[in-house]
Amino acid sequence: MSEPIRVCVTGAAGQIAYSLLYMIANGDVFGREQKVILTLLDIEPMMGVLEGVVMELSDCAFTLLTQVIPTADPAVAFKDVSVAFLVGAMPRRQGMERKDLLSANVKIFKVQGEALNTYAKKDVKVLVVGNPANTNALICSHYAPTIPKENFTAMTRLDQNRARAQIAQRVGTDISNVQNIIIWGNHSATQFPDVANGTANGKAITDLVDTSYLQSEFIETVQKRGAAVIAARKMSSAMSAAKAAADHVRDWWLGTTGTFVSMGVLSDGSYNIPKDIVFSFPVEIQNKQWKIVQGLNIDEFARGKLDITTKELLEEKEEAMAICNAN
Ligand SMILES: NC(=O)c1ccc[n+]([C@@H]2O[C@H](COP(=O)([O-])OP(=O)(O)OC[C@H]3O[C@@H](n4cnc5c(N)ncnc54)[C@H](O)[C@@H]3O)[C@@H](O)[C@H]2O)c1
Ligand SMILES: O=C(O)C[C@H](O)C(=O)O
Repeated sequence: MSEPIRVCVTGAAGQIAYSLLYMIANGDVFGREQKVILTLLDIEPMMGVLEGVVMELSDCAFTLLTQVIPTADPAVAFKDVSVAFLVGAMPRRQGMERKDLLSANVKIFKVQGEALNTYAKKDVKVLVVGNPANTNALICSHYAPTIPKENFTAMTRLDQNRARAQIAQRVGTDISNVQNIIIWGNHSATQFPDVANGTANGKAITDLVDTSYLQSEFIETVQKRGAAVIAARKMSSAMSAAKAAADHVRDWWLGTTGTFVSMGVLSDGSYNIPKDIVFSFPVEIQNKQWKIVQGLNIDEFARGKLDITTKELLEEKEEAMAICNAN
């Protein structure tokens, strides 16, 4: 059993955190041999609710959970953390796009970037879940100049999981038999869920499923799944978002084995995506370092989709920087 690591979850009194904290404390993210100290950040008015979450964590009697520190102070929450799940942000309501949250949420990520820069370990791994996740991750990293840019990522794993589940149902196979579907771009309705390199039961998905479905209904279902959940639940996805956050950080911490996963990462210009936007790419991970999978074929259909989501991310970046510079 190794020394405990400090792990911060923001928005810890909210609905995603309620599922996510269980998975972290249960060993589903860092493995069954890794003890954790959880620092739980939320805003001052939520401290009473957070106290209830702390009671429940205690009552779960997790053997890997060494200590729980609830706080409304980022300096306490981020002190010496190895991993930060940045969940705390306003969720969208029915009829909104995620980018409509920019003005409300981006300032949170500016402040938290500055706090991570001052208090966290320099090799801290940051996952931004709060929407609009890609642009919030970009802003967070911008305000944390002493932490390497590659340590800031945005969550598109929920989109990958959704895409995988849709294809498994369509083909009539188990999820575990579906691999290498890629989410390109923004965690938004412009994202491109791409099956060109994907397999189901070891065969190309493009040979098993008709192109007209793959190029229209499939893409739209994944792009609009978050809105469909909101329409049905009257609240945004939480259990599936927590599972995706756990999957994302588990793979970052423990590595991938021969398959791709999708993560929003700072573009290095791969696939002609402009540098300096946080864009979801297929990555492989070893020794806690992700690498963008290179050399995949991008046909004309795919290039058109990549251009649309790139344009949206460039617009979001401009708006976010304007908001931050005005404050
Ligand atoms: N990337 C994804 O795939 C994905 C998936 C689902 C939800 N989300 C986003 O995650 C975010 C959280 O969703 P939720 O359902 O848990 O919302 P929620 O409203 O249930 O919880 C959010 C929590 O964050 C807290 N909070 C607000 N400002 C904070 C701050 N400055 N510091 C710390 N905590 C703060 C709130 O008090 C609240 O407890 C939303 O922005 C939502 O849109 C992203
Ligand atoms: O759709 C939302 O607003 C929440 C989340 O981003 C999702 O994809 O479910």
